Amino acid sequence: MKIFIAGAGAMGSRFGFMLHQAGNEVSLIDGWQDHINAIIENGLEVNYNGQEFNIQIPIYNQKDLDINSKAELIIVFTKAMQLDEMMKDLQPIISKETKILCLLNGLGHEDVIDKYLPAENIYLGNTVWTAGMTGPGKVKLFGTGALELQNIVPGFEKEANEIAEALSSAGLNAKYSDDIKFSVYQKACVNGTMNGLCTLLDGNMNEVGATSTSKTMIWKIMEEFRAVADFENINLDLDYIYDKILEFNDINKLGNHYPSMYQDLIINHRKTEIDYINGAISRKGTKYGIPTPYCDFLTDLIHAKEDLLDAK
Ligand SMILES: NC(=O)C1=CN([C@@H]2O[C@H](COP(=O)(O)OP(=O)(O)OC[C@H]3O[C@@H](n4cnc5c(N)ncnc54)[C@H](OP(=O)(O)O)[C@@H]3O)[C@@H](O)[C@H]2O)C=CC1
Ligand SMILES: CC(C)(CO)C(=O)C(=O)O
Repeated sequence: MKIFIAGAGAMGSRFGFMLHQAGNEVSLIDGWQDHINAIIENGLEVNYNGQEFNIQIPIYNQKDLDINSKAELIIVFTKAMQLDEMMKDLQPIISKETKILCLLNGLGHEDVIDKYLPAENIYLGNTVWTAGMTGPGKVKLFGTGALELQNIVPGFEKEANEIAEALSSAGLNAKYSDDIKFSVYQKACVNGTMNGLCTLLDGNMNEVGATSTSKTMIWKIMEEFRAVADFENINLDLDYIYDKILEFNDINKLGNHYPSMYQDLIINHRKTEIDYINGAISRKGTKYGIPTPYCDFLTDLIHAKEDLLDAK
């Protein structure tokens, strides 16, 4: 399959690497020039579960998409605040047949993509794979993962299943979901607890999960997600989500992982996706008349930390 990965940071590089190794025709698209130069000059350097790989893979600057072909599938993996700009830049490679799979963390991305191509071409997903960058052109991938995806317009189940099969044959464990909006909310709820807390408390998932007050904080945040989701007829099962968080925090699972928000802000001094996670719950809460004090405070604290670190 001819696949473009739009947003070839940590996660985009993981998917690009695994799909390339499985024999797909994969190209990367990004806007970070040092990263693009490093991949053109040295290839994509991948530490995959401790083993070193170096692959030659085409990479294009999103501002210079002078490519004489259209994409069959574009997997978008930008940060949430970069999605709109990326969608604008992708226009030269989008045709009527192009399918877009969005795997970003956070809520409401389909509304952004919908401005640029018909809803029947859009597939929404979410993933528990992880990845980290160790420098321009260098990515570290460890652990296992999975993803779920679904067409957002009924009638495109066959196409959604085909995308899931292509991803699974690259070892990405993709499954068709009957209710992706529920899954996206559920994942946002996991991110809404661990990402902000690990970033502010400067710990990995296992360390923060082991603090004496983590359980109380996690439950307060989850309850706000549940109240807002209820209003949209999405019924989150907090016991299930809490069990998932405990499982992720296990040292043998994702316990050593520093969430993507930590990587952005603390390591790279980059702005975070807080406005699309806890911030989205605060905005929806205000709209629906539901108090969300924990999400409000967490969002404000992260923005304050962004200011202190002069995040860009
Ligand atoms: N990392 C993880 O483990 C997980 C991430 N996710 C989600 O996947 C999506 C993509 O995340 P992720 O792959 O982590 O994002 P990254 O930050 O690694 O990459 C996203 C984009 O940010 C820019 N960028 C990244 N690092 C730098 C840098 N040091 N200097 C300049 N620009 C940089 C690049 O685009 P540009 O130059 O155009 O700005 C890049 O395409 C997000 O929604 C995230 O929440 C989901 C599950 C796990
Ligand atoms: C690993 C996990 C689930 C932590 O919330 C994640 O999605 C992230 O790092 O953003």
